Amino acid sequence: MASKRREGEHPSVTLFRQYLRIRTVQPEPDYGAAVAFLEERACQLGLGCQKVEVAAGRVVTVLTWPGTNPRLSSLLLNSHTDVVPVFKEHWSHDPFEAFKDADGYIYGRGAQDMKCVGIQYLEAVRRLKVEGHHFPRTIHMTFVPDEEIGGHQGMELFVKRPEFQALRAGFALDEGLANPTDAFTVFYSERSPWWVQVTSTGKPGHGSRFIEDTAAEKLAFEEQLQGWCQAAGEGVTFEFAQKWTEPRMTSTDDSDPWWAAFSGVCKDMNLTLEPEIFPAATDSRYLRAVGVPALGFSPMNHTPVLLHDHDERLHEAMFLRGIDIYTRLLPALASVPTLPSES
Ligand code: MET
Ligand SMILES: [Zn+2]
Ligand SMILES: [Zn+2]
Repeated sequence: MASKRREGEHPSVTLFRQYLRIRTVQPEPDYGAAVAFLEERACQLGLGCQKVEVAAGRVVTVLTWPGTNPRLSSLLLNSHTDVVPVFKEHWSHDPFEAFKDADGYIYGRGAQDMKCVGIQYLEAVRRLKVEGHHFPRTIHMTFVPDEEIGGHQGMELFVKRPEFQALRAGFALDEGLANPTDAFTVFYSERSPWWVQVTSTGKPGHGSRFIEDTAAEKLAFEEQLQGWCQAAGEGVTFEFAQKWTEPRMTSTDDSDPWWAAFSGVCKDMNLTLEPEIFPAATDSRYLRAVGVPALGFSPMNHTPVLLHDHDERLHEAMFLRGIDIYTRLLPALASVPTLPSES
């Protein structure tokens, strides 16, 4: 992956680094700057641009490339614009400078989670448009706020809006994780987050994480918490900061047309896929809960998992390879033939 380019930087990498410099960092993300950046991209690419303010200062930006057959459901490419906080003293470079070292590694908060993916979608669409392609299905790119704090003022509200219904999403791609091996991980479901805040008056309390996925186990766990709090005595309570109870699975069966399109491209490109359940939670859960099958996929192999970590970084060659992958995935997904439910 040595990439000391004499000929200068690839414009897609330059755009990625610009996006990394926008400080959409929790708890006070500069969403205004991100939305302005995306509006400019829509303008440059000749895409429709819709802004849906789902809560005060919380805008979902939707960039749209219309398909040739409006009767078909659309392909939704989702990414969140916010990033998690940093401990600057633990970084080798300023996390919002998008520093690129001599080997081609780009350092920045959001380099893996998930500003890379947002730009990869845009650049794949740009390439396909420039080449003069048209596909039957509409492609919508949604850029959502607040995923990192649970999506309550982001995707959770957006999926309930008429503007979301109007997108008529038939299938979605969202974030996944890097994979240090030769394989690419694809996520077809998630763990259900239950964040519990235990408050104990009189003694210091402590929160615990128990993340199991079966309804029976979750019920047993809630009873256990109640039991512990009661046993601890007067004035000990707990409340859920997150409590997800609607686990859904996206089909990874070869008979499913979306999976067949997705996995078929990976096969053609000789990419090994490892289907897994996401170890944390993403906005995919909201999409799946309203009936939109979603796969979590961030095209990074041979890359250590550095989301939320110090020195989060991505090699520019891997970033560019991701654009190649989406440039193959989008035509296949946006050309999935009419489904029985659509005829
Ligand atoms: C339950 S909200 C999840 C926020 C974030 N994606 C995380 O997994 O930490
Ligand atoms: Zn993320
Ligand atoms: Zn994250």
